[in-house]
Amino acid sequence: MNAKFYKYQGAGNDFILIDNRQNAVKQLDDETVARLCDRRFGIGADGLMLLENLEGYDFKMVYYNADGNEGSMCGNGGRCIVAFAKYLGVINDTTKFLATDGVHHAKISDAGNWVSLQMIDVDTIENDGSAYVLNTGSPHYVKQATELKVKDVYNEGYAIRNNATYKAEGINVNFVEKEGDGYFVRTFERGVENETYACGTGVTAVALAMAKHNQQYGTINTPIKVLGGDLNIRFDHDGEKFSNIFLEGPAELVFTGEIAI
Ligand SMILES: N[C@H](CCC[C@H](N)C(=O)O)C(=O)O
Repeated sequence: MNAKFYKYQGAGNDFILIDNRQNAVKQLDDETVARLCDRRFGIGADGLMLLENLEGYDFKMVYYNADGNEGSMCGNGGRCIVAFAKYLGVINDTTKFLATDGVHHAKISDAGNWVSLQMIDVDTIENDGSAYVLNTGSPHYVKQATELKVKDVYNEGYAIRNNATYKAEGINVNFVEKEGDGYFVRTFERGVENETYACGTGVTAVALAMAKHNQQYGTINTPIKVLGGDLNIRFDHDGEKFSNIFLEGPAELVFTGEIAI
């Protein structure tokens, strides 16, 4: 069949979106998703999402990583699908939708290109040596770094993602360095198996881990620079639990087209 697709990007994390409210796409196998996401043989993207109808919610987000595996939560993907839902007229400026990690609320600007997405609460941050490990909808490893601009993120990220601890399930590897009043972050993403330009659940994990590291409590606002732009994370930290976590940033429609799937 032929399907109309919409290509979105949020801070350079890019996605193929398909309106599946009529259930025209029944089952997507790994190979099809991987072919569509391939940057030479397909459209090119870090992931693919279906927007589907679901009773009690504005829509359901179904997310696949670029390698075709149905992934865990994707923060930038979540922001992009909210922009897509507004574009389709499914929502106005606020929404409640379901993703694999649970219910998400979001707000979108009138122009439809700035999205504030509530992320799941987090109450556990573990240590792996000097690194932090936590789940913000997807599993993340957060490690402080120096000279991050010139770091070999691919090889160092690959080695951590494929070590004995993480190889089976995989993990997203984030390197963070202090910059201005926030941080600079680079991420090696599981499922893309490469560095991406931004990772929403990743910068969220970094913001929480750094608040724990620096023993910051109360309402915290953390600006984070990534290769593809700027994101912002707001949350409350009471010393044990992180709640009211919002990931904020741009989400834009890049182009549309039709492709055989
Ligand atoms: N790019 C994503 C993360 C996708 C999750 C995926 N890489 C995995 O954990 O399998 C984000 O913005 O949060």
